[in-house]
Amino acid sequence: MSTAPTVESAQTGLAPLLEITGLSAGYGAANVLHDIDLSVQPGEAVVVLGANGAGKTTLLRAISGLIPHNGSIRVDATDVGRIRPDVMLRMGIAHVPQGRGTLTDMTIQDNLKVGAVSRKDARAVAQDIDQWYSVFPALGKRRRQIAGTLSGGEQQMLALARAMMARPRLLLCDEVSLGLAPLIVQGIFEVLTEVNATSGTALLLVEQNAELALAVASRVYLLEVGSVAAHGPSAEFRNNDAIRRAYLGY
Ligand SMILES: Nc1ncnc2c1ncn2[C@@H]1O[C@H](COP(=O)(O)OP(=O)(O)OP(=O)(O)O)[C@@H](O)[C@H]1O
Repeated sequence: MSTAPTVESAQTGLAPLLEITGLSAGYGAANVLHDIDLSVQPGEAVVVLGANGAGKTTLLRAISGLIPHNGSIRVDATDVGRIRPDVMLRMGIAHVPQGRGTLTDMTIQDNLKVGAVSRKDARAVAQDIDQWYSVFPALGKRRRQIAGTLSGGEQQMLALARAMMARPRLLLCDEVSLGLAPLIVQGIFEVLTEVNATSGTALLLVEQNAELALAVASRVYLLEVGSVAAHGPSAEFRNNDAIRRAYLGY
């Protein structure tokens, strides 16, 4: 296991919240990710861009323990080894998976309560639930409605609020914009920006909507066929003609 500091930690003096080195992962015999190095500092917002099938979802699934990996995943400088998603959540890392982040046969209210299951302070949990109802009034109006009967946008709001009920230090978000109307996507990204700025929750976003993601994130990793093809500050990516054409379309 390498103990060399990353470029980021050498610059800031902070230990990375999440540090991945030499990660490979896949499904059965099929290896999808190859030798990935990636880090997220406390409070940082980072985006992973890449074409369909590049391995972005697989990367988030490996980080949150949903699939096995080789290589090292360190949280607060400790190698987590093969870890279960619930343990990762207790370590402060919550995952909003692509398209299915709610418990579909439970009410909105119960989804939010389950999101806070590791927390002890019932009063603070109730306050957080009220706060998320004010962030997403569409949820507040339907708190007894079964999650599976919500619209796609409402389900995505609930998935995000449910993950945030654990008060994570790092939120892994898999394509929160997928299939949603532009106004709802914009609203969800405004909430993500707010969450990052005010609660200090770090973000690791996987996103097809590069324009929105680059507006939130300060750093970018570009995945190509399961490997990191480039990484660096968002501004550098915006100023790179080839990347802008491929991912921003202009
Ligand atoms: N459960 C699975 N079993 C086998 N192969 C899988 C499985 N899930 C994904 N794959 C394969 O792994 C590769 C990477 O998929 P992944 O979903 O991580 O890509 P992605 O970058 O998130 O793509 P997209 O942007 O289309 O969601 C693809 O070739 C995909 O077919």
